[in-house]
Amino acid sequence: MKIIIVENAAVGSHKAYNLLVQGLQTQARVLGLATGSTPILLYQEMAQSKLDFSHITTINLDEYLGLGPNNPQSYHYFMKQHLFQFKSFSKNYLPNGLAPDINQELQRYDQVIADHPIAIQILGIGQNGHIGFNEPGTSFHSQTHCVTLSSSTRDANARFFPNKQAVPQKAISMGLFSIMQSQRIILMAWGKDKAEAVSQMINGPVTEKCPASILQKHPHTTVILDSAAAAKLN
Ligand SMILES: O=P(O)(O)OC[C@H]1O[C@](O)(CO)[C@@H](O)[C@@H]1O
Repeated sequence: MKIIIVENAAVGSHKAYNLLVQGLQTQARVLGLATGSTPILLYQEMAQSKLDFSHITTINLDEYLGLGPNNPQSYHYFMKQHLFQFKSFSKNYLPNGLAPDINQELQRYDQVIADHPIAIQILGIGQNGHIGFNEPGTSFHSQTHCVTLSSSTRDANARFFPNKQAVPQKAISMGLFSIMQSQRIILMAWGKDKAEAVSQMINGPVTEKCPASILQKHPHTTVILDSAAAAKLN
């Protein structure tokens, strides 16, 4: 893992943007995208750039079960709001939170990932060490799966909903095995609430108790932290 520590999220997001541009210049054609507050400044920079993404395919990590693209709390809506309304891509893939047959949807998404190997995967990290919606205890061998969200994740994400009760109980997430197949990973983390998870991810044992710890085994991962998120590193 390469670790980059910067003073704040704006500087860190700019570093991530530069890595992305470098990747695109070296023929990256498929981007894996994350949602949540962490990548917002990166997406802003992408949206305001002169970059042409019309030949780029994107594949998102996750979606709440039961929420469709027009629901303002869905991750599909989030992507439209922060990036897709500003930039056209060849194709944007997201899990369908309204799929009538969930098993079929999980298979469809695995096929999407198999057909479009991810060149650069953008990640945030949850306070409990989750990546995507892969909660502690998720198998390192997992592919796309249906997840029951932990109470702490629903607490953390309640800020985007009227209250915690409104946060869906379940989500569809790309699995840890699939994330690990990405050629290159850029994980960003901002703020003191991420410091413990970041420390476990980097210095802790590789264990399914901290899903992000599997990234210690990935050959091309860059972790970009602000000083608060890096505060518990030795
Ligand atoms: O960026 P945030 O909002 O802190 O969320 C952290 C992580 O949680 C998720 O939003 C899922 O809860 C991930 O997609 C994200 O990486």
